[in-house]
Amino acid sequence: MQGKIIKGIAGFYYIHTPYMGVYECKAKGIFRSQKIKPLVGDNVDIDVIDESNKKGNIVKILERKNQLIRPMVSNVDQAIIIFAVSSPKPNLNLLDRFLIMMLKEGVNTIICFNKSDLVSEDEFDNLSNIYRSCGYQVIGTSTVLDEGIQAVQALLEDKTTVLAGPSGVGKSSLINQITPNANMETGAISDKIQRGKHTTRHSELHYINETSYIMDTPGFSSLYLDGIECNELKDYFSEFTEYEEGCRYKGCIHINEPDCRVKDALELGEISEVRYRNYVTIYQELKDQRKY
Ligand SMILES: Nc1nc2c(ncn2[C@@H]2O[C@H](COP(=O)(O)OP(=O)(O)OP(=O)(O)O)[C@@H](O)[C@H]2O)c(=O)[nH]1
Ligand SMILES: [Zn+2]
Repeated sequence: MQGKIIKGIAGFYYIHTPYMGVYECKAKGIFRSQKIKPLVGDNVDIDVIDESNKKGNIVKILERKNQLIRPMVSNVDQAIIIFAVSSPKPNLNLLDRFLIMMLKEGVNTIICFNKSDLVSEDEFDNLSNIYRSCGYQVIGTSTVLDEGIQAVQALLEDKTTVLAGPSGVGKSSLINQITPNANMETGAISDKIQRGKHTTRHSELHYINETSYIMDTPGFSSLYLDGIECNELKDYFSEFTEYEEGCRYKGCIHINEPDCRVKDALELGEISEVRYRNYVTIYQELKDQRKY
């Protein structure tokens, strides 16, 4: 039988199998035969040993499509990053860092701006257009007005999705609305309780129907980027691409070079100022990191 690892605790793995429920499995011999440790998100073949008690063995880990480190999970189809349009004011530097990190991992990110009820339509569009114009899908939601919830639900269908965002943006409220029937009793709520203590956090996937899974992640307030060379950072800002061919210098960093088409585009308002500023800040940071 085939299923997906949704949780692993103390040598036991919990495998969700569409329409057959969850099996508690051991992974004896897997490391020896495949030289890898099972990971939440892995699709696996299991042998059912005891159907009435829902126990089995993992016999094979199927090939991984990808593997994230934060959070620890494999086979992620997409990430949804949630920010509030206001209260708290969106930290676009943090948003850009998240987008860069996911681009590096090859995971498509959709931006969800929640609390849309707190700003005018114009304000919402101004914010969204910064990201829409660089090719990102942006959805607006309001858990208060019950808006955009179905759009998010539609995105989750048949996928494994990581949900992330800073604290206070309404991520828990949103999860409760998009997944009223999910197996979330150990999810967002107990995460909240655990956050105060120094408990080990186990990443866990929640199945919201037979073929759709979400992973909630703890609210974060900073994101340290590593493994990216400062000179490569520009490649993570896709809106630069169409201009950089025209820059005088090949490999132009678009900061201090003369005859830089990216800076021209910035002057003309064709490239977002906020994004560009975040680019420069993060560039400096990556450059300084290199010195140590
Ligand atoms: N105006 C408005 N307030 C919202 C909305 N969604 C959530 N809130 C409020 O925002 C606050 C934070 O909501 P939570 O759902 O706890 O946010 P969270 O992102 O899970 O926060 P953490 O638990 O700190 O990670 C609460 O007071 C909610 O009532 C919304 O769409 N509009
Ligand atoms: Zn340039």
